[in-house]
Amino acid sequence: MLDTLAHHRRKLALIFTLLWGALMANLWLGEAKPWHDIDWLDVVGEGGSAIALAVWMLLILGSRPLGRVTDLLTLGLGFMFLAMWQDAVDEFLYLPAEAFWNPLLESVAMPFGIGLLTYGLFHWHREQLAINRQLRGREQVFREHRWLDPLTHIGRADYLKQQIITLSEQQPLVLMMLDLNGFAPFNRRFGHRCGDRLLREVTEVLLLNLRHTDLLCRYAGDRFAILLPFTEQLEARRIGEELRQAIAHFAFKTDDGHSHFQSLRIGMVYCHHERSAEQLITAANQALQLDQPRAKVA
Ligand SMILES: Nc1nc2c(ncn2[C@@H]2O[C@H](COP(=O)(O)OP(=O)(O)OP(=O)(O)O)[C@@H](O)[C@H]2O)c(=O)[nH]1
Repeated sequence: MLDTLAHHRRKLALIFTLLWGALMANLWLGEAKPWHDIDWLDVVGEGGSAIALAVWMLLILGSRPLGRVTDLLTLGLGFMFLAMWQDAVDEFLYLPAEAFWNPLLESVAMPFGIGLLTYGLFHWHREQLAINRQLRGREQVFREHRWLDPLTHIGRADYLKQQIITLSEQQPLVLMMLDLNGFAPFNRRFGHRCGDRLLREVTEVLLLNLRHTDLLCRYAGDRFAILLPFTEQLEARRIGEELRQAIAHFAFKTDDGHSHFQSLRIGMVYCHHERSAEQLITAANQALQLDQPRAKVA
């Protein structure tokens, strides 16, 4: 989180400079209120809201990439925070008429911040729609983060097992296993980090070539599994062949800038009710071993 916050230091610097400036000016010109004149309910309400706004701002900065939406959300929350903070501070001080920033921060910064935040949320909504479209193949996984493979951000093997049962009504249901050829030597030659990048990029290529209803999971290492609901044998073979071609034509760029081409082995099984998820996965893995070089349907 600290790394991510470092990327936003300019926005944070602006907000904290304004905050610091207002605080110093308050202390310089203001006169401390006697203890009994302080409205503690206001202090708790306004101070608590200011702290909550600052925490929201840091959470957004710590979790979002650089860009216009992040800028709008942060600055919106930042100005709202400043207004709320000033509200809380002036509970402790009598401020003279010359303290022009007091009404300015209280009455202008809040609506200005709300305006920026609203505009930012509108663009966030549009950005989210675009991301949803892009990630349709992973949609179900995104509702179940604990099943997510941290490297490729698709479902893991345990999620696959669960989904075989969940989707079992969507007959005919096909389970397809895919394995990259020569991944161990690739790792040895180009390094594990480059291997990780290859796995991530292969995931993207596979997702781009699947239908919205298909579910891609990372079964293990360089092995992927796909659940294809409402899919007949011919259709499954066609999709398998398209995936094989897509991976064969994907020019992965190694760290030294050279193109490296991959190939896949594919195995498929029909998910019949009478077989358990484990049995189906075993059968798909066996079909995969038989793939020399075309996909087999068991
Ligand atoms: N970079 C990287 N490598 C991984 C990861 N998980 C497993 N591996 C490696 O993947 C390799 C899988 O080995 P194999 O199953 O023999 O793969 P292969 O060389 O393609 O052999 P075949 O599958 O028989 O074609 C091993 O070297 C593992 O160390 C990972 O998350 N990242």
